[in-house]
Amino acid sequence: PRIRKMLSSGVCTSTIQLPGKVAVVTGANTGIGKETARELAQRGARVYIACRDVQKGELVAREIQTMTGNQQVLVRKLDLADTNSIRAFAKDFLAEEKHLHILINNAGVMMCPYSKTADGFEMHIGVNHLGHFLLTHLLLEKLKESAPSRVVNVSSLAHHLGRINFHNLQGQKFYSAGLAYCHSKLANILFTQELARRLKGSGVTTYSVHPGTVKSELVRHSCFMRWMWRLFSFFIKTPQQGAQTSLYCALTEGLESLSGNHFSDCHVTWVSAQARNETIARRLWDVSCDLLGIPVD
Ligand SMILES: NC(=O)C1=CN([C@@H]2O[C@H](COP(=O)(O)OP(=O)(O)OC[C@H]3O[C@@H](n4cnc5c(N)ncnc54)[C@H](OP(=O)(O)O)[C@@H]3O)[C@@H](O)[C@H]2O)C=CC1
Ligand SMILES: CC1=C(/C=C/C(C)=C/C=C/C(C)=C/C=O)C(C)(C)CCC1
Repeated sequence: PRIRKMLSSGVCTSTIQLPGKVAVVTGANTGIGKETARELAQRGARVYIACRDVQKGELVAREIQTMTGNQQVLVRKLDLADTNSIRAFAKDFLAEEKHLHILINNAGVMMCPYSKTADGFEMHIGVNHLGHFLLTHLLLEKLKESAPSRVVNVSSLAHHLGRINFHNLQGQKFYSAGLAYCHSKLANILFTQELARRLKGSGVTTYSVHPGTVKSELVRHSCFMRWMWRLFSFFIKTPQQGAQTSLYCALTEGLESLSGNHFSDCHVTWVSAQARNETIARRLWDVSCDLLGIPVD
């Protein structure tokens, strides 16, 4: 029990309520995202469940509405493996909503076999990094207009094994499913830091998060990981526990001065040397803009 407690510590104790606030959570039809969306709805926010399978999303929205009594839980199609879908989501959202106060870039894939997104990006870097990079870019003006507002990027402890190799960003020369995931999670942290630098003074702040080791569908592509998760299930966080650090970063008052930092168990935590490299962060930003056809500023 003591080991279990240690591995599942970190609770968002903020009591803030969110009437009139608008939040978008990607990949909120299951796992950590679903629990994050549920808590935001519980506090009265209008919550957009942005997911690739609208049917799954609708079932979850009904469940959250019933549990929280908040009817303002909306489902919108967002496939992060397709930039047309990301642009369509953003276009409709911007037309529909006056504000965006909380963006949780939560969706993710782990250890999938080598495959490409609709735009030809390797799946991990394409969905986990480039998809969220484009989404954030498209929603940034709305976030600025709604300030104070926040962007939370769900990364991982796995970033420690990641490396940004600009000559093999798409796994074209060498591919390992496990490492591809780690690289994409490192990209999440570098993106957060560069975004924080660029948003200084705008009222929009951003944080990256390691949610802990959490029982979810993330391990679906790996027999070994599924087996590990089952074997050690007693030590693994529930999705509700896994959502705590995302919620902490989205809700805690007075966190603005820590914009750009990485959090685990609701505390600032250390990141790898490459994750602190400003030159790599800036270059990754420029390369990402280039790949996505966003003008580099
Ligand atoms: N679980 C863990 O131990 C850890 C998780 N994390 C991170 O937490 C985040 C949430 O993961 P978790 O809840 O555990 O995993 P789940 O697999 O349970 O949830 C992932 C979510 O991402 C969605 N998703 C995947 N691909 C796309 C896509 N192309 N477009 C839109 N949505 C997509 C999934 O949708 P669908 O249901 O349709 O597949 C699902 O809703 C991830 O970023 C992950 O890297 C980090 C460290 C540890
Ligand atoms: C060693 C060990 C564990 C650690 C697993 C870790 C460290 C998993 C990390 C997963 C990540 C980072 C996934 C996604 O990003 C368990 C299973 C808790 C059980 C006890 C033995």
